[in-house]
This record gives sequence, structure tokens and C-alpha cells, in this order.
Amino acid sequence: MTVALDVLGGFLGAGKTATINRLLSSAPVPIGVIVNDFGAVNVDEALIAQAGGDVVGLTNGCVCCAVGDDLGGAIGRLRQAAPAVTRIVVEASGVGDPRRIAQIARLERDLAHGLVIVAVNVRDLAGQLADPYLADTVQRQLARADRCLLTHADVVPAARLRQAVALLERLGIGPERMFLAGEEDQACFAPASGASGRFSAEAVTGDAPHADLFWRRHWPQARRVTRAALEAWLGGLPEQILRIKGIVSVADHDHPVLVQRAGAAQTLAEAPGTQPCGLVAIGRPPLPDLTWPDTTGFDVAIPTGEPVR
Ligand SMILES: Nc1nc2c(ncn2[C@@H]2O[C@H](COP(=O)(O)OP(=O)(O)OP(=O)(O)O)[C@@H](O)[C@H]2O)c(=O)[nH]1
Repeated sequence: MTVALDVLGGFLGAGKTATINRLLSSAPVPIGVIVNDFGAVNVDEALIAQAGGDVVGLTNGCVCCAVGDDLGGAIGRLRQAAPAVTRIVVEASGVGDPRRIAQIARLERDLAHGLVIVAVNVRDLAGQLADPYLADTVQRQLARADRCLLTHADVVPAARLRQAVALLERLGIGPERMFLAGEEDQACFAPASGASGRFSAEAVTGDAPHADLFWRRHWPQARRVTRAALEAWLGGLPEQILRIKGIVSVADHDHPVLVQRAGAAQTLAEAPGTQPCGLVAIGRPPLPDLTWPDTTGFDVAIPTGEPVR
């Protein structure tokens, strides 16, 4: 059976997992999801599984960096799911190139290739494009998108949304290729009319865009922390840290909390499933050697971090 495959990209914390969870709750057909997350703390996979998706997590590095067996193996596993999935959505890592993933998936048989969709955080887009360190990665993701899904529009003034739309137009993305997250999810993921997607005839080309640009660091949790100590630590993180997520056991709560921090926005919520506790940070190297107050209860497992590959 032919299965349609779309790739959802977008910079760190843009809202890819949140989008997939909304799609799962409203999809008329079973959707399989492949998530490329960062190593030991596989939060996205847990969130998608909690939303009822057939999900395969790929944590052995960035899928766009290697034409490996991982992606093909994950597609094969989803093909065996019951009930059968007729659609697969691949969630790229936040620093990956979604079109490269689409090109790699092209090597698989019996796939109808769909769209490369890029989630765009309208609150942070202007800052990202103005930041010489981030602009290249963000622009490259956008330049290779078929469609953009505008996220975080619910928490910004209308002027900020208009500014993001103008920036995207300047990058050559017309309004017909922009969709508002939530209200227009279904339209954004609707198959393109005519051909089976623009990437169908492309070869896998070019170096991975982010080799060595972004580093990650993982802290397994050794002891419980107080919520106040955790919030204070998160609030004081240096600017090099672009994204933090993970699950933390908190002294004054029965259930572990899910920590999400993207840019300056931070939330603590109830954690999904039963995941090992720990945090993963993605940032620009060198990741600072953060000193943890004893009360936070984390041990530094990788003292200097490592490139996201
Ligand atoms: N207000 C608001 N919050 C959002 C929106 N989309 C995502 N978020 C929140 O932003 C944070 C990051 O969202 P994710 O869906 O995990 O982002 P992601 O792109 O999957 O993140 P990475 O995989 O780490 O790159 C979470 O706390 C989400 O709840 C949105 O449209 N509006």
C-alpha cells in the first residue's frame, strides 16, 4: 500500500510537536509519526504517544545528517502498524533541514511524497533572522519549505504577526503558502493539487547545514529538586542556551513536571508517561559550564556538551 509522507520542520521550539498532536486529535485517517529528538530525553515521542499516535523516535543523531538505515527502518515499522497508517509525518529536529529528510525518504519504495512544511514561531522570527548565528539555519529551513505554519500567533500582538508575514514575503514565501497554526492546520497539511510534491525529483544534495553549529548537553537527574530552585535556575540561563526540555522530579509534586523553554518563554506542566528524569539543552558552543546549586540535584553528565549531529 502506498503511504503519503510529509516532513514537518522548523527551528527549535517552533511548535512542531504541538502541531502534530493537534493533527492526531483531528485526523480522519491513522497517522504514523517519526520524531527526530535529542538523545536520552525523548520528550516529543512521549507527548505524541500520549496523544494517541503511532510513533517511532529516532534519537541516534540528526536524520538530515546521514543517509542511514534509521529513517527507512522507522518507516518500515510504521507500515506494519495496526490499524494500517496511510500517512506518515516526520518531525525534523529543530536544527535539521527538513527538505534533506524528504530527499532521504525518497529512497524508500511505495511512498507518495507530500509536503515539506516549516513551523514558524512568529514571536521569535524577527530576532532569529537578525541574529547572525541563527539566521542561516532558519533561512535555509524556510527557503526549502513548500508551506509555512505560523505558530505562537495567539500570544503576540497583531503587529508582530504582520511583521512575521512581511519577513516571510521578503524571503519569497507568498500568503498562499502561509497558514495559521490551529485554525488552518488541515489546510496546511492538505495534499498539494497536481504533482506529488516538489521534492519528488530531487537528489540528496549538500552538506547538513548545522554540523557543529549547535551543541547539546544532557543532565540526568540525580536528586529531586524544589520547584522554586528549578524555576530560578531556568530563569538565569545564559543566552547561548536556545532550548531546554525534559522531565524533572520535583520535591513538592507527586508527579514529575515537563519543562519546556524555547527562547525566553518557559512552561512547567505535568509530564507525559514514565520517562527517565533529566534535561537536555541545545545551544551555541561552547555551552557554558553551568554551576548547579546543590539543591537542583542534577549531575553534569557531559561537561562540555557535544555537537548536534
Ligand atoms: N502559545 C503557544 N505556545 C505554543 C505554540 N506552539 C507550541 N507552543 C509551546 O511552545 C513550546 C515548544 O513547543 P514544541 O511543540 O515542543 O516545539 P518543537 O518545535 O517540537 O520543539 P523542538 O522539537 O525542541 O525543536 C511548548 O511549550 C509548546 O506548548 C503556539 O502556537 N502557541
